[in-house]
Amino acid sequence: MIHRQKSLSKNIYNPKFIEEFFLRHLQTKSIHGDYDHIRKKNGRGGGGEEGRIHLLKIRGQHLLTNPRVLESIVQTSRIKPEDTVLEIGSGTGNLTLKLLEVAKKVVAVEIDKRMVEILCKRAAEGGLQDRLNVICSDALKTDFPQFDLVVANIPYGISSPLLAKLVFGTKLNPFRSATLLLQKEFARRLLAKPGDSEFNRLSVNVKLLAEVEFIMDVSKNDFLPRPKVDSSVVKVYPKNVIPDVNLEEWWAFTRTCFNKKNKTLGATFKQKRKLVELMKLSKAQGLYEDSTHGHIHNNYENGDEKGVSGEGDSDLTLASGVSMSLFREKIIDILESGGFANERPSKLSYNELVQILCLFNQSGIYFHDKTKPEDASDVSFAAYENLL
Ligand SMILES: C[S@@+](CC[C@H](N)C(=O)[O-])C[C@H]1O[C@@H](n2cnc3c(N)ncnc32)[C@H](O)[C@@H]1O
Repeated sequence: MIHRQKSLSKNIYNPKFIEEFFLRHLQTKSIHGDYDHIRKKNGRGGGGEEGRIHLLKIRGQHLLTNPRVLESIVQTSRIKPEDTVLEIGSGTGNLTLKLLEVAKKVVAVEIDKRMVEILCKRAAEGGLQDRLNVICSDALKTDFPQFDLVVANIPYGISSPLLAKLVFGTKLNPFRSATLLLQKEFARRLLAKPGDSEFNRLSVNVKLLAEVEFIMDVSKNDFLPRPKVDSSVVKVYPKNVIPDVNLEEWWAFTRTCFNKKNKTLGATFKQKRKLVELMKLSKAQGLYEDSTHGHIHNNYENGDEKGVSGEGDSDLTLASGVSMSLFREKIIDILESGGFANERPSKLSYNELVQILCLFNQSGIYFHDKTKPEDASDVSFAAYENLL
């Protein structure tokens, strides 16, 4: 148990006090031992003593202790007095207590019950517990209650699925903005523009549904224990109007395009494996008709596969050479009709990619099994892992 600090709530924003508090009460230890330097530096090693907790690297437990950074994050979030704020990974509550000063309510989701215990004590000491709803659970597996905005120093290990859950979940739970402290590299990818080296599938998938604004970089020294990576704060704004695309279809399409983001689309779509996959999918859904025969081929024969790149080793015998050549021509025609055959995904905006997807779909070529209905509430969070 953490010893109750009489003056804790009054001093929580005093950096010296915070440092002293943690050094006195927290034994920092990770399963990989990476936090040991802090104990050594401060001559406080003794493991297993009562009154100390172990900070776990595997849980991303780097506590933000610089009050100026905490203050900036709260200010930048533009919280209104009537707002309910969702905080993911509340830890010992350094940010939570700040949020409670300005928000009507804070919903704090934290996986570690020892952290929850400390947070609840600190909130109670400040008389703030009535406006705090703590959910001790894995944020990726929890249905969030309604909230107006998100403010969080999240565990970096779950950045991708968590962002996907927030951004793609806006249909279910619309929110104004998410102010997030992220690993700097991850933040750069979110902010990247077409042509930037960091621009990738994550960038384009997020840009489809949200705007991302850079707020500030945060030094490693502002955390306890000091992480190995740099951090940045970004603000994510879900768009009010989003392109009219089926999200499942979009995810499958961007997965294909960004698998080799610097390859031309013409080259990507010449790959045998890709052609067979798309052909099967389109035929299975009755969406693609072979124009030479006026009907859908189900009897695949072996045959010549002129002009088809030999990459991939899928069950190519399924597709007849003739049929596949025609399918390939059709795909290249579609790309050329929009002037995209020689374009590389890494240089295309999300608008251009939406345009290409529409051209494919209008011609009956689909990337996802369209017979399965889209239902945001049905998307399992395991699926979010693969979205960004
Ligand atoms: C970077 S720390 C931030 C702590 C605190 N917000 C701060 O700024 O000092 C991340 C916190 O997220 C928690 N966490 C890790 N994985 C989580 C998950 N899947 N769901 C909810 N919380 C998680 C950790 O236990 C840790 O307390």
